[in-house]
Amino acid sequence: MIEVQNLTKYYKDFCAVDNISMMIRKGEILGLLGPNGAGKTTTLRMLTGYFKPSSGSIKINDLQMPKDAIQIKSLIGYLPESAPLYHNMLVYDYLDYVARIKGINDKETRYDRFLQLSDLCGLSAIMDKPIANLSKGLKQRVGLAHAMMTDPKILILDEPTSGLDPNQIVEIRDIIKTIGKEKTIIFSTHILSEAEATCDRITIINKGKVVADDTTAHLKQNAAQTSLIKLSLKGALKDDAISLLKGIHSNLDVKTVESGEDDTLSFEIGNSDTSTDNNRYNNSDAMDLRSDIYLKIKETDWIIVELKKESQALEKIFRKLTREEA
Ligand SMILES: Nc1ncnc2c1ncn2[C@@H]1O[C@H](COP(=O)(O)OP(=O)(O)OP(=O)(O)O)[C@@H](O)[C@H]1O
Repeated sequence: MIEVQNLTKYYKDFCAVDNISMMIRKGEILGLLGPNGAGKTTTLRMLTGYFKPSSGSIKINDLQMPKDAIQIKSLIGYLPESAPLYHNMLVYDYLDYVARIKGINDKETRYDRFLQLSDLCGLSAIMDKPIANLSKGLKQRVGLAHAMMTDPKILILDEPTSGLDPNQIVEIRDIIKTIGKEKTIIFSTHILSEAEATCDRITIINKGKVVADDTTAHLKQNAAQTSLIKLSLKGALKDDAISLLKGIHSNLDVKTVESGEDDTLSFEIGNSDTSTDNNRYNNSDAMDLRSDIYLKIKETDWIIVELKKESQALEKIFRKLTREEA
């Protein structure tokens, strides 16, 4: 179990990670999802002990950073965003070198480990190839084998699929899923579908803060339940319509999406609740206000052309939680 509490990191006076708390259970695959610059790498580097937090605590099982940093580091395999490989070496020689510096001195033990890793990461056909000649996807697999060399209990992967083509992404994803059957994995990504396809749990961060944290299944379920009401009207003035709609409920967020030439106004009506708790999207179901809207509009001489409720996809929720002004 990994427990992170109120983790904060300042670079001089810039707060890159702001009071993050999260819990990762044994055997879970956690996706740390966020746009560029959200603070993912900084968070992962604090978890690996590479960066010292400005404040907050990291506990892994009964061990505490920084007191037990050496023991914690021995539990973790880390794949940084750009895997630091020696490009002039053959894959086998490189892995042999990594194994030696990790203290696997016995030749037979090293050989057995290479066989396991080669199998797991799909390296058998490239063991005798120079790393420089490998595609980015294959280099990433060698990086994964490096991170897995000592069979760590926890694997931390920083954007492992970044820059890969769709086939390579699927291959790395499959390897991560296989490894995830036995290990706890935390990996960062800025691609929602990536986290959705691989992770048991997703923590979304934006500007250094956690903006959502839940199981992937719950996030999807909540997104499906979160709805917008689409309304199109004829014969109304825009400002009058907005003020009437906002009068229905104090939390309503009314956006004009179209103002057609044929006198039709279209609106998207959601919930403007901007509370900053981790699951604020949970509150944003635009309730089913269709009858209230209908009854209010009935008091006017406007014509309802369309009034329907639409579920939002997880993608929309992610964009909402991580857009610039969020
Ligand atoms: N060494 C540093 N000194 C100063 N600022 C930094 C440093 N490293 C990162 N930052 C800033 O901290 C913020 C978070 O960066 P970080 O690399 O952790 O984000 P990220 O989510 O991993 O982004 P990316 O996906 O682009 O790698 C960014 O605004 C970045 O510019």
